[in-house]
Amino acid sequence: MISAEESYGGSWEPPLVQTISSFLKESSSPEGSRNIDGMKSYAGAKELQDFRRFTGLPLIDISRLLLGEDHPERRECEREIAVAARVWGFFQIVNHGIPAGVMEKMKEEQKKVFRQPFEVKMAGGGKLHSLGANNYRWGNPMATSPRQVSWSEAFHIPITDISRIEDETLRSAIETFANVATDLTEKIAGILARDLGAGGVYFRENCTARSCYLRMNRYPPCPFSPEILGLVPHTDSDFLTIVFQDGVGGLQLMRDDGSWAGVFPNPDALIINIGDLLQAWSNGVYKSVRHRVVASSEEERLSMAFFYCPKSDTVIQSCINPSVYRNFSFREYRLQVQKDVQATGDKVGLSRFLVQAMETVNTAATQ
Ligand SMILES: O=C(O)CCC(=O)C(=O)O
Ligand SMILES: [Fe+2]
Repeated sequence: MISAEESYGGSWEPPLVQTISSFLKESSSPEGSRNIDGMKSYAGAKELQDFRRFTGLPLIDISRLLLGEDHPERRECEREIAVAARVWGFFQIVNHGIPAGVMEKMKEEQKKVFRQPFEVKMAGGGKLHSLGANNYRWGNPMATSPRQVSWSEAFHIPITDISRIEDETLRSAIETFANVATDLTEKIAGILARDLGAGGVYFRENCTARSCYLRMNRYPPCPFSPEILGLVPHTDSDFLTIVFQDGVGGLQLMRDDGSWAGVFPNPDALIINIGDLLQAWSNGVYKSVRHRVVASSEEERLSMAFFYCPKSDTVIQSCINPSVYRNFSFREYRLQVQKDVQATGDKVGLSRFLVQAMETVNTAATQ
């Protein structure tokens, strides 16, 4: 863990303080008071102040998956995974088989990427320059209120592009990690598919390391925490996500009753969560759960998310009939999300693809 003095305020820092301050200044005008209102109701939320209250999220030892196919302990492990995906949409795994050295190397490289000067990161320069400027995000460029600002910066890395990265050490660290992460997610997707009576062939055919994405996240210490979030609530637009977090904590998921609960920061564990595509493919059996990050006011936090995605033209069709979602391609889903984010500031997501919603629109159109 790095102290606030060491990690905050260097030439690498995006101007988050200035962004929030300008919102606060605006709030003295009638126009701005509308913005700050959202923040007040937010600050009062009990579960935000209590963000270190952790859930009893399942912690699953997956070394049991190495046992013979019919071994009762292996069966039990597969059952635990399927139950967690149904009930929580989130779980943690230990003894996952990704060598500690691979994770360490990634952490080191991630730190170097973020410690580049802010101007270099903005211009798409430096270590990831071959990926272009669009892959770097800080705050939320579309925010119209402080509530929508994510107190973080991130690099979004399509694995298909990593061969272009010139920095040999960084490229090879990402390559190694992407390969082991793809194998792991493929294995979990197969278990979840079999639990629904389907095979894992669909995933093996449509998802490869090259169709996946990696996101490196950095959350600087936040003087406005917990009112300003590290990452605003969202679901992931993929089949499965692997999150690797350091020991700081702050990731929270939304429970059925609308309350937020924290995921215990266990650096030996990997977090697995279900994404929108798997919710659609499983006809809603597995849940893509909203999550967010509360930034620490004292410590920098680093995390990495690996998104298990199919090729763009893959059709997402439920393996259970009748399906509550219409068929759609991954490309179509992403375009719709982009459109909705631009128009409304929110991704809307799977509810756009509900058959029932379509029928309502069609009925209205013919009336
Ligand atoms: O930083 C985390 O723990 C979560 C990151 C996340 O949800 C994302 O990148 O989509
Ligand atoms: Fe996420």
